[in-house]
This record gives sequence, structure tokens and C-alpha cells, in this order.
Amino acid sequence: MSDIIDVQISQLQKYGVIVGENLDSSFVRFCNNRFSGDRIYVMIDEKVNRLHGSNVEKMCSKAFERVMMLEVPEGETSKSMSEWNKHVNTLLEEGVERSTPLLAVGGGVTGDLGGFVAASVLRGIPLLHMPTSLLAMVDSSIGGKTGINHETGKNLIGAFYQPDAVFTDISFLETLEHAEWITGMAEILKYAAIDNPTIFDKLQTLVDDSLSPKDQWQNVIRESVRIKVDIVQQDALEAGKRAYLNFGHTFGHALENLSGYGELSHGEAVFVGMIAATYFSAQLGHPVDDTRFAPFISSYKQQMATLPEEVDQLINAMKLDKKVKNNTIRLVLLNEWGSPYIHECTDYSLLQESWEYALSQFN
Ligand SMILES: O=C(O)C(=O)C[C@@H](O)[C@H](O)[C@H](O)COP(=O)(O)O
Repeated sequence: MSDIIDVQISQLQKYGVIVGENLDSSFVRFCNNRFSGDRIYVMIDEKVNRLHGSNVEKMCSKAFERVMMLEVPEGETSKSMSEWNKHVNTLLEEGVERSTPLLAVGGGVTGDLGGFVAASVLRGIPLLHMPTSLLAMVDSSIGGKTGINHETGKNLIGAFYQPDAVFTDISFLETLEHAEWITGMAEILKYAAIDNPTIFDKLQTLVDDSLSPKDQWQNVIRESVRIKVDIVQQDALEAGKRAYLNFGHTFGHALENLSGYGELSHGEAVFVGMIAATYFSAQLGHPVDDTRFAPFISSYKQQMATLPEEVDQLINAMKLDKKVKNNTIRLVLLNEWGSPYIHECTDYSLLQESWEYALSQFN
């Protein structure tokens, strides 16, 4: 059983996010209908390759004569210029053609890197996503943000490049490590904060119970995909409301940057960032407080590295955020739960206080 959630980017550009279990035959059918070439490139996360690589290769070989597997080392440091360069070289040397598809199999890192390789080589080859982590399923595989990090900041090089299809096969969650569930949960908590606060209660039940892929998780994943698709369809290039998907990220990216990419996972950093952004919102008089996040703090604390404490440096790192306009940091805050807005931040003492408050919950 699978669902197809359509993403209509423009009148001419539309693709499906197929959510279900054991999607091999859907994938093969899609490729047979869509592609006439003999080859596919598969960029696959190192760990996912160990666990699922041979199955993925077998699945692809039902639709293509040649399947070339390109492994991506695990971790955020792979979102780098050198890793991008390596894969572009391989593809060009191998004789990639404009119609040759690239399938990205893995979490957010592989999806963002693979997406950017697909976007840039020959000015664009067809891209397919097969997310294997919770975070990639509910967030990074949808909406076309691709890219790599730069030493000055997170995701500073990249392109908006939509995939031809996303195959969200929740069977991959069977092998997802506990820490990755917690990491991915941060983006679902984000949807609870900016769109649908009932998700807070659903997640609390799931976390209290056990982190396994059962029907209830499927529902939360589907609801998350629905929220993301809804926002992306309205504003694919982030000219307006798509920026709401950055709730907690202006803080989170600064944490990732200062702690050295890979030390803190993206989701862990965003979780801390959402507490800071909620505190900031509350201080401006909005009826929100971070008690909604409280039931989840211990899960993050248990797995998180020590957070950087240099608030001045964190604030400086926030100035590299892509939302900065006229040198002003723009934060996503909450009018109330489910109602985000953009705030031009000029009150640095409140920004400092918000950092101190959020960090104090963890250190
Ligand atoms: O899709 C979006 O838009 C998002 O902002 C989703 C974020 O959760 C995601 O982490 C995204 O990659 C951040 O992008 P950035 O442009 O803020 O670096």
C-alpha cells in the first residue's frame, strides 16, 4: 500500500512523493516509463550501502542495464566542495548524458549532495530521491533544496533543483539507529510548531512508547510530508512563506557551524534552536513557551555533544544566514503555535538572552 502526494511546483513542473513500504516495484515501473537510457547512477550513503546496497542495486538493475554505485562517506562533512567535485568528475569521466538519472539513497547529506551534483552536471540531469532516514523522509527529500556547506556557513552553495520523484520507503526505518530517530524528530516538531500543534501530543506518545516504525509513525510522516508539500507548492524558491520551514534553523545552523560540522547533528542543533526561537517569541509577548518541547529534551540531551557556549560567536555565525537582508538577521518566530512570522532582529540583548536560555537547558 502506498500513497502518492503530488508536488505541483508550477504549471509545468510536478512530481510525486510516493510514501509506503517496499516500493521496489513502483520504482521499477516509474523508471521503465520515464527513462529510455541504459544507465543509472546511484549515490548512496556508506552505511546505507552496507545495509541495503545490494538490494538497491538489484532493484535498479530491473530497470537499467548498467547501475553505477557511488558511495558517499557518512556524515555532514561529505557536504563539501571536495566530495561534490569527486562525484562530478566521476560522472563526467564516465560519460554521463543529460538523460541519465541520478538516484540519491540515504539521509539529508546524501540527498543534498546528490541533488547538487544532479543540478550542476551538464546543467542538470534527472534526479530521484530515495530517503532512508526519518529526517530525509519528512524534510530534505522534498522541495528541491540541494547544496553543500562552505567553511563560512551551512548550505551556502547550492541550487533549487526539484527531483522527478521521491520514493519514501518506510521499510528503511527498520534499520534506523535510535539517534537518527531523535534527529529526524526535530523537523517533525518544527511542523508541530509552525503548522499543526496536535503533532506535539502524537510525538510524545510515540516517544514514550518505543521508536519503531509502526502505523502511528506512518501517519506522522504522511502529515509532515503534507505540510512540507503544501508550503513548497506555494513558494518553491523561498521568496516568502517557505522561510517558515527555517524555524529554529537560524540558531541551529550557527550551532552546527561553531561546533564543527558533524559534531552536532542537524536535528539536534535545530531542536536547541527551536527552544531559543520560542523563548524569543515569548519575550515579545506571544502566547507560546517551551514547555511543548520539554518532554523531548532528555532524548536530545542523552545523545548530544557539549554545546558551544560562546554566544557572541554564535550571534556572529547567525549573520551568515541566507535570510539576512540589509545586514539584519531575520528570525522565524511564532505569533502563537501554528502561526509563524518573520521578525527582523535588532534587539541583540534579547537574542543573547534567548541563546543563554536555550543553552542552559542542555549544558
Ligand atoms: O525546505 C526548506 O525550505 C527548509 O528550510 C527545510 C529545512 O528544514 C532544511 O534544513 C533546509 O535544508 C535548510 O535550508 P537552508 O536554505 O536554510 O540552509
